[in-house]
Amino acid sequence: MGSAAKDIPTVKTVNGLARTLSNSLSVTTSTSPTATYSNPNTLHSPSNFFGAPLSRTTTRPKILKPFIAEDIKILLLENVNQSGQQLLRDQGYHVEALKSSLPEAELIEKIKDVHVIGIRSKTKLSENVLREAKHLIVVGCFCIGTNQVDLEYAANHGIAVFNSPFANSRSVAELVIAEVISLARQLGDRSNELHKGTWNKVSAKCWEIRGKTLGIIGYGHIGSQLSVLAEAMGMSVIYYDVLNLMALGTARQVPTLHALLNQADFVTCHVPELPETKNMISVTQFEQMKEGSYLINASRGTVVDIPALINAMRNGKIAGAALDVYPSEPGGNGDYFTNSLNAWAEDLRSLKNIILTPHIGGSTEEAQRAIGVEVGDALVRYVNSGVTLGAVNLPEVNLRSLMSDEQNHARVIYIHHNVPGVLRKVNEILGDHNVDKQITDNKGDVAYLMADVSDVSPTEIKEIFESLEALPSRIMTRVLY
Ligand SMILES: NC(=O)c1ccc[n+]([C@@H]2O[C@H](COP(=O)([O-])OP(=O)(O)OC[C@H]3O[C@@H](n4cnc5c(N)ncnc54)[C@H](O)[C@@H]3O)[C@@H](O)[C@H]2O)c1
Ligand SMILES: O=C(O)CC[C@@H](O)C(=O)O
Repeated sequence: MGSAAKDIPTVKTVNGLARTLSNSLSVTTSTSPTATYSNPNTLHSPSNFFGAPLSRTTTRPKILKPFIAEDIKILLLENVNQSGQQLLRDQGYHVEALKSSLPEAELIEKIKDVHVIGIRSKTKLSENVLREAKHLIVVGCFCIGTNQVDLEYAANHGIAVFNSPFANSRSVAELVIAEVISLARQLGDRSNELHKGTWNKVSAKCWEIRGKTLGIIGYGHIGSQLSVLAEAMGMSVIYYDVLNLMALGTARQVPTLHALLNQADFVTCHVPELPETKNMISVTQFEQMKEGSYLINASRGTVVDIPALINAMRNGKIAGAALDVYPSEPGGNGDYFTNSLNAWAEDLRSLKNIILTPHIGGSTEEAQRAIGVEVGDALVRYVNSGVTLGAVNLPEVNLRSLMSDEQNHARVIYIHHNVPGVLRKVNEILGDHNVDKQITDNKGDVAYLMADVSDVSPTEIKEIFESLEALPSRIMTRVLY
């Protein structure tokens, strides 16, 4: 909280955000802390945030902020890129950014206070953690994967979750191409030997990749991008996916995983972490792979049964492997990757022709910068105007912006259980007002309603908020004005 906040009272807004109001601006309508309202035109007009008053005739999108920006507390973990940090700081939010993830107990302590949390792949936002996040309205996953968040619990508690669905796909695809060549030429081993002073010029079992078959499991953003790159390098591409997907170039979809495994020289996994993909490559699948073939996994650590991989490499069935992801990963840089984390870590490290990387598939300047901007923007849009476009666990809902000349308008957001009769009740509450526009959509059991109401006074805003809050279907109510 900024220093100015020290001398002025803190009250609760209609959105449950702790907020400071200067005595001169607040208009107290009752002694209840939840009943302190002020003229939104005076307090929240853009001129209050940016100094220069806007002309009444300007019709720019109105900035909806029923809170003082610095009262929005944001915790960013795992070294979120500066692009994202800056975007959020530029809004005036209070941003704390840490370089690594936090152990669960520390995370629980920190998450209690924040309205927004930004994470990458390491931070587990389980029900246990989210239960303590009493003020949290939104999670930003500054990555592709969202398996680290209990999406259902979040949705059922009105917490939106955003990610960046493809900003690092190219980076992963390029890493995999590098690994295909490195494994085919045993580059890791030759490099390690020479680092230790040993000259070992070998051509046995070293291959060109031209003419070899790449088998891609999961032909989504990364798999399909990789397909194009691999063909450009002279490889034949086959892929297996649960969906029937259009082949790029001359790639060919095969009907079963088995068909892919027994034709591919290189097998690479690009599926999400799901119950169905857990240990998708295990003892049986290694048996189905070609003699002397290679395995790459840059998806999620649970997809490959690592003890089975160790056996398959020891008995020579698999000639090499590259792993970027593991069932348990260290919390931050400098931490150790040992048996205390994964019981087989030392066995894995002792294998020949295995490339082990610390989950860097998406770790390029380009990808991280783009992710920072994309997820940062989504968070600002959600906090300031309730737009859920791109949310992975709530219906995607958008309304065109309120304009700056619509000063007495408010945006009502009502996240609720998707049960019969809710809209009738909501419209009874909104019915006495002029609802300019309204939209509602649901995703499973959770529905998201947005309505823009015109000519409402601060007292009426309060009444609308309290009436919606009292409905049994309520998950979360926000009123932006
Ligand atoms: N190593 C890294 O740094 C890194 C970076 C980005 C993404 N990832 C991981 O890679 C995964 C894939 O990323 P993406 O962007 O290509 O995802 P995507 O959603 O675009 O594609 C995944 C594909 O897998 C398919 N699929 C799902 N279940 C399947 C199954 N059981 N069998 C076969 N196919 C199945 C889907 O139909 C889809 O086409 C992500 O979920 C993420 O976990 C890792
Ligand atoms: O940057 C990360 O931690 C995760 C990268 C990748 O696994 C993703 O899901 O995008």
